Amino acid sequence: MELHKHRNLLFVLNPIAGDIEKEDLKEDIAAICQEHEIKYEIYTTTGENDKEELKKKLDGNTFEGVYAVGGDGTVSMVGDLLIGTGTPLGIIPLGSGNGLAKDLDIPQDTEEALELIHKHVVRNIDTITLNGMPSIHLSDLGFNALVVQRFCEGDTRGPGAYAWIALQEYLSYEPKHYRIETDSDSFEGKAFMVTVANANAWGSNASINPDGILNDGMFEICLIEPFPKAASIGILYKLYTDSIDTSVYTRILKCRRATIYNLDHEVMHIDGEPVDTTEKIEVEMHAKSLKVILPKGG
Ligand SMILES: Nc1ncnc2c1ncn2[C@@H]1O[C@H](COP(=O)(O)OP(=O)(O)OP(=O)(O)O)[C@@H](O)[C@H]1O
Repeated sequence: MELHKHRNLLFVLNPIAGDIEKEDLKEDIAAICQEHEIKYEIYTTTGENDKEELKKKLDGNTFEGVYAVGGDGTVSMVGDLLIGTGTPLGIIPLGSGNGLAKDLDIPQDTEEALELIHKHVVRNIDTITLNGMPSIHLSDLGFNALVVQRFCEGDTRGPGAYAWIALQEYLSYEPKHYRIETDSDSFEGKAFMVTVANANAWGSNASINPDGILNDGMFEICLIEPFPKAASIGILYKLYTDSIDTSVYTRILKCRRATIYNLDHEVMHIDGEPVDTTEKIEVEMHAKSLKVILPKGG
């Protein structure tokens, strides 16, 4: 744990996240930084080439912290750029899900989250890679990945749209065939979905990996095996009560390294962003590779 004051910060602000006006927020950031004598810059995302532009900005500066001010997409983009750099990631959550922020116990209230700027601790968390692509939170193959893909293709945002797509897809979804080899276990068979989990819960608060710890040097592959339609309410209940690991339809493989053979070429997403389907996915742990800014006492 590190306790020190940051003197030079970058805020990466997504103007469309959470569908709220951001001018007041910019003023709040300015006021807090002035009060605490912190130099700062705000980069407003455009939705085009932001990652490349930010990479250039980070290469040419010495920011002591970078805050993602937006939803999960913004957090994931900024977080990926900071892995292995020693520069900590801060989050001011403004999206509809805010999955990683919730798993890190970052306040969901904007005013409280803004206090992190001058009152925080810095801790290291693990990250993982899937075929070299970074993941800080949760990545899936199978049912949820299909829902994420449909959601990203559509033009309606928010949790209601997501739930509606999930219901439609659920009615016709067929489990897919996977082979998984980890450093200590293996699995072969059909699964409704396969989650590669560094953290615990999606932004919807459904917890797929209740016992996952973000800095234990391990990740979990959480499988939901095929289940009869009559069991679906029970599975949903367990997902929303932090007890999915007690379901007879789940299996959790805890590991440091794994190879997933995606034999039916099922779709996949990494931290909410759909990625190209591949048949072989190498998953690797990168222990304590990302610094994060957290509330004191968190
Ligand atoms: N100025 C902009 N105009 C249009 N789209 C943008 C702009 N800036 C960023 N984006 C897009 O916003 C998306 C990321 O949004 P983000 O996840 O941060 O917020 P959200 O969708 O409201 O939150 P959540 O994912 O929690 O629902 C990316 O697809 C990115 O390309």
